[in-house]
Amino acid sequence: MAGASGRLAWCRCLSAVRSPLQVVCFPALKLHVSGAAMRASLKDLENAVNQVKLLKKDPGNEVKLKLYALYKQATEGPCNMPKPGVFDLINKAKWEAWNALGSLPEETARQNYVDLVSSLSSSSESSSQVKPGADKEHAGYGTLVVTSEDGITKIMLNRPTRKNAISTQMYQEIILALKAASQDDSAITVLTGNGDFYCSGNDLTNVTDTPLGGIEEKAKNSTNLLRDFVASFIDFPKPLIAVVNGPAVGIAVTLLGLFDIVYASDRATFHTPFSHLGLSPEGCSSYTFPKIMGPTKATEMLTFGKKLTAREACAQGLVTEVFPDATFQKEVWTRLTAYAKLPSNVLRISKQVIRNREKEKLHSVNVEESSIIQGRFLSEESMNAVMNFLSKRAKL
Ligand SMILES: CCCCCC/C=C/C(=O)SCCNC(=O)CCNC(=O)[C@H](O)C(C)(C)COP(=O)(O)OP(=O)(O)OC[C@H]1O[C@@H](n2cnc3c(N)ncnc32)[C@H](O)[C@@H]1OP(=O)(O)O
Repeated sequence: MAGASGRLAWCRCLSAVRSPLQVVCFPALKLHVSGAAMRASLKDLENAVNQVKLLKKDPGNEVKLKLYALYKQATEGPCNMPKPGVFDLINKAKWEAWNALGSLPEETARQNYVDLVSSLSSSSESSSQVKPGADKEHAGYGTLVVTSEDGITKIMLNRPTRKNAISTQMYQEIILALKAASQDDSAITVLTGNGDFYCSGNDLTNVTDTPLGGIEEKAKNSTNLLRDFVASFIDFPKPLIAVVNGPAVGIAVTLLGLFDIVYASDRATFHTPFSHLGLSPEGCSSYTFPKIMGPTKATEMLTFGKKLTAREACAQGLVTEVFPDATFQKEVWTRLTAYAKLPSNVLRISKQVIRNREKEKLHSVNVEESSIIQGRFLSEESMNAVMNFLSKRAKL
């Protein structure tokens, strides 16, 4: 375990790894630019900063660095900070982006920032336009596409360029989407992924969004979010079906124990690299997995991170049925459309007869697992693993 000074050093290090997108969203603008000749006004800059927060699509690291640099130049002038050390990868990249603007005038930087945000906003709007005929798409989600049709509410994870990693926003939106689906008139609800992955689990960059209270507060907030997120699966009252279109990692795998049916493409794989990340099992898997596959197989997966193919997962009872990838979508949706025509009240009642007996136990397991993982978030093992992932990913 890290000592107090080691812990402090890590806190400082992790707080520094905010995404440039967050960095450009300073709530208080410290502007000291004036003059009548400027084209973009201070108000334009402030509006653009707010617009960045509403972007539907992550613009990527390169653009975020550019935004960061232009913002700093527009509000503070040329780079005035000492160059960060060689191992301080994120701050070094930010410094380099700002420094590269040289003596670009503040008004020009401000105009460039506004223009860049405007081009990002229009491309994100055109890519998120509702397709003709998709009138049953539920609006208001930034990380999901939620549709209801033929008695099926489909919740599709929609961050394909991140392999559908679950960001903080996505956790919150899934909770909301499940709540809405539990009350709509669909007979069944499906969770699936957009793109080649089902889901790569917890977004490992979530940790960079450190609140003022520091890493301890972050761990507490994450634990509460995790507990509420898992609870919304335990409590879901209708048949819940996972359509696993590709590889699944971490929490996307553990949650499968709470689904009523799991259909998988033969391209899907299943693994939970918890020990590699210094983390402990969640999603009630410490209870559901031993029940589903027996304690020794569960240990191979949850403790040692053994990756299963779809057929192995099916043989162990985690997956209901495997389909060839080429016909996966067609076969699964044909089957589900037929199931959804069954009387919806009885589907709900049958689910509850099968599952309700276990509900109280599952909630207590969820609370216990969440409290254990809260300690793991703060462990040196876990922080090292996340930093390792972030520094490789930053490619800086
Ligand atoms: C509220 C808190 C709850 C916490 C719960 C506890 C934890 C639960 C877990 O889910 S633990 C599991 C976490 N997930 C991982 O460890 C997976 C990490 N990712 C990978 O190993 C790989 O990216 C991959 C195997 C999923 C895919 O590999 P590959 O096909 O080679 O693609 P890329 O690696 O190039 O990925 C493309 C792009 O996506 C980014 N990305 C993928 N997964 C994640 C992720 N989980 N978090 C953040 N970002 C992710 C990846 O970095 C690439 O980004 P880049 O293009 O480099 O910017």
